[in-house]
Amino acid sequence: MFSRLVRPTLISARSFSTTKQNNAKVVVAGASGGIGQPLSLLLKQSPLISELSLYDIAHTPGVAADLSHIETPAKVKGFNGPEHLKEAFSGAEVIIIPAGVPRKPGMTRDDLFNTNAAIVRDLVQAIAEHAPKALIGIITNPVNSAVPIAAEVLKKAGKLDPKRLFGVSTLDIVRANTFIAEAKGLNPIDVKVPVIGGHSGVTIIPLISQASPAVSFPPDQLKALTERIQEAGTEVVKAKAGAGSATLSMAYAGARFAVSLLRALKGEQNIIECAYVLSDVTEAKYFSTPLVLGKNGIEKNLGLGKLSDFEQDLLKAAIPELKKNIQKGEDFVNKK
Ligand SMILES: NC(=O)C1=CN([C@@H]2O[C@H](COP(=O)(O)OP(=O)(O)OC[C@H]3O[C@@H](n4cnc5c(N)ncnc54)[C@H](O)[C@@H]3O)[C@@H](O)[C@H]2O)C=CC1
Ligand SMILES: O=C([O-])CC(=O)C(=O)O
Repeated sequence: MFSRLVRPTLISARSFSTTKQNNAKVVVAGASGGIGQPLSLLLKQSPLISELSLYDIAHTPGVAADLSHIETPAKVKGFNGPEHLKEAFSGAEVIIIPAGVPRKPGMTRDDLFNTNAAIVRDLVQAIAEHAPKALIGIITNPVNSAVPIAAEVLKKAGKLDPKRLFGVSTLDIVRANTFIAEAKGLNPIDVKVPVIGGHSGVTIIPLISQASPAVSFPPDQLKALTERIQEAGTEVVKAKAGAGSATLSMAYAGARFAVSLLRALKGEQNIIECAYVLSDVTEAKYFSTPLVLGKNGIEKNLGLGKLSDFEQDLLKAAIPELKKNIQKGEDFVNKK
């Protein structure tokens, strides 16, 4: 089952026992941004976190001071600038990275590569040095290339553990659940739609044939829903009209993913999330599928499951684009 954020973080923060559960250090890298701030707010509510380390190159003292007044156990510390990376990252169990520039209307996620590739490279280099055992969740776009960049940096440092590196594609699942629930008049909390592949356009592959509860649509509606899920990021970029991309829904999705990692770390069973990881499930070296999470990150890759003919065609369209994005990320680190 896909885990939901609501119970562990939003409701129970003050009623949970604080003696055993709250012992994880979690870092948000890019904590002052449009995603970073609400993500940190949601994480501050989790009883699974004892220390919330907020790293950014700007405004972290203010964000940390503000969040530190919230009446939950997580101790908030703010770190501003690369000279504080060691202290910010050391001892972290989970590091979530939403650092980097967002899209404006007319841009693709790949257009962010030139700015964001170096940001991801440098942050992951610091993780390799100061927190090599951390579970890493990369939100920064283009995710399809950013995760290969991270893997190559970790590999060069001799610290790559493929079970601990994740591209956060949770927002695609959150959207699919919402849109399918709307279309069928269901409570979105009860809907679970796996979304596989990557995180941009045609590489986003919703598996509506595997939705729970089972749903079916006439072909034209299925196509329209699939395309809406694939283009949902652009829908938000257009609506924000130059003021950035999804931040609040991404913060929700990022917190859901981070809390799932933490629950699995604490030994909870059957925690399943889709994420973009090193994978041998398809021809693409990185691919998102449902993963069973455990104490060491990925415990088991659940693979593709049975795809409909329509979904097989989506997969065929995704692979060449994914391969190109992956190569671009690897080349950035290796061909200087
Ligand atoms: N994976 C996904 O589903 C999604 C990914 N994104 C991506 O998340 C990223 C962040 O988006 P927003 O929060 O809206 O952007 P933003 O511009 O509001 O915030 C980015 C933050 O990163 C910080 N930053 C820049 N360089 C840094 C560095 N070297 N170290 C630490 N922090 C650094 C900035 O100071 C800023 O506070 C973008 O690349 C965006 O495309 C956005 C939505 C969904
Ligand atoms: O569309 C964007 O640029 C941000 C993003 O990844 C999303 O909202 O899915």
